[in-house]
Amino acid sequence: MLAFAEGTSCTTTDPPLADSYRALLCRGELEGVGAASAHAVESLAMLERDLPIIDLERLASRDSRESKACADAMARAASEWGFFQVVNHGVGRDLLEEMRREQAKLFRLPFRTKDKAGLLNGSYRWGNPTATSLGQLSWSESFHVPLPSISREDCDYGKLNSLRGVMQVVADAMSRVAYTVAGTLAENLGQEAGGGEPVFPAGCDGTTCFLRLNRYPACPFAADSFGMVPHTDSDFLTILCQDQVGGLQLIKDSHWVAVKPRANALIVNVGDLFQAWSNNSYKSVEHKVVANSKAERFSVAYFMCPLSDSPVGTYGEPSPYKPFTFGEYRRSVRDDVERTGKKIGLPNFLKRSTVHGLD
Ligand SMILES: O=C(O)CCC(=O)C(=O)O
Ligand SMILES: [Fe+2]
Repeated sequence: MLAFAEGTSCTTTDPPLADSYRALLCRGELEGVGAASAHAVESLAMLERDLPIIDLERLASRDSRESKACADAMARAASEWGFFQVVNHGVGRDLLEEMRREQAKLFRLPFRTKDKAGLLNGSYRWGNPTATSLGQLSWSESFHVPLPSISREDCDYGKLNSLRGVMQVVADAMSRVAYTVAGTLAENLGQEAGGGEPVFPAGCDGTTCFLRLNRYPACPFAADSFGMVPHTDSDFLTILCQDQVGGLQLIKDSHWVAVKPRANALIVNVGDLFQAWSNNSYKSVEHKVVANSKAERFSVAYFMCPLSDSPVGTYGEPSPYKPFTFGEYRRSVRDDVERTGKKIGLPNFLKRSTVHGLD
């Protein structure tokens, strides 16, 4: 009997992932492949790696050599990895633990309440109910909340009275980290903020960013199922707080590597827009979450995004990219995904297109 037939029961709080993916998982099992079969062989032998560590306290050092060395290390990590972790970032440990407890309470609500009751501005998403192959399966649920919604009176938190306040403080604190890091990386390319308005990140303010609360339920099926499918982030910069369960992996030198969770560190990754703005100096790197068969996992992600009609621009010409706005970028991603099931992203906007058929 197929292992899939056993142990498929899920609680009323879990999204119906097993039901939704049943046909795909059964087919995969018969064919002897897991959801992420292309990556499976590699993941067996995969070691966890520590991402480069950047101590943000060094940035504020009075010794200018110290702060310059820190900024240089950050820029090197953004170029060579597209990912790094920051410590002494100013987001309190107690606050993040409180966020984790609030998140657990939120996701423990009945699935129907999360899905249908319009909680947190109706921002609930789960899995990928339209998946047509195992490679599109995401074993996770999330609330993807625009920052201004958090404090709006009409944003419904149900009976979770303390969630709003905690989310607001987390968003503010992560925002400070994002602006510090983005500003440092921008300056490192020779872009001085000068005395007037900060020139970077253009079009990003408190109203344009997002906070996403993720939960990855334990997945009793193939060990190499995706919690989140491989992707790059379509923003400027992402700040991520993960717990100690692990599962985040990224491409480094053409291989998947697993990120070793580190208590007290936040993870930073470069998004597509920053790669474009930096003329490819900084890399928006493909990453994914591998599902865990026994433990559930939580993470919180802060996405630094600009206004929809804001030109993404470049720190200096010549840029390899045609001018485009964030809105145009998002539309192209959505259209490609609808049409082909896959995001193309930045290659669509190259001045000399490398996308087949567009030359
Ligand atoms: O949960 C994680 O570790 C990664 C989440 C992520 O990549 C995303 O939300 O874009
Ligand atoms: Fe991501």
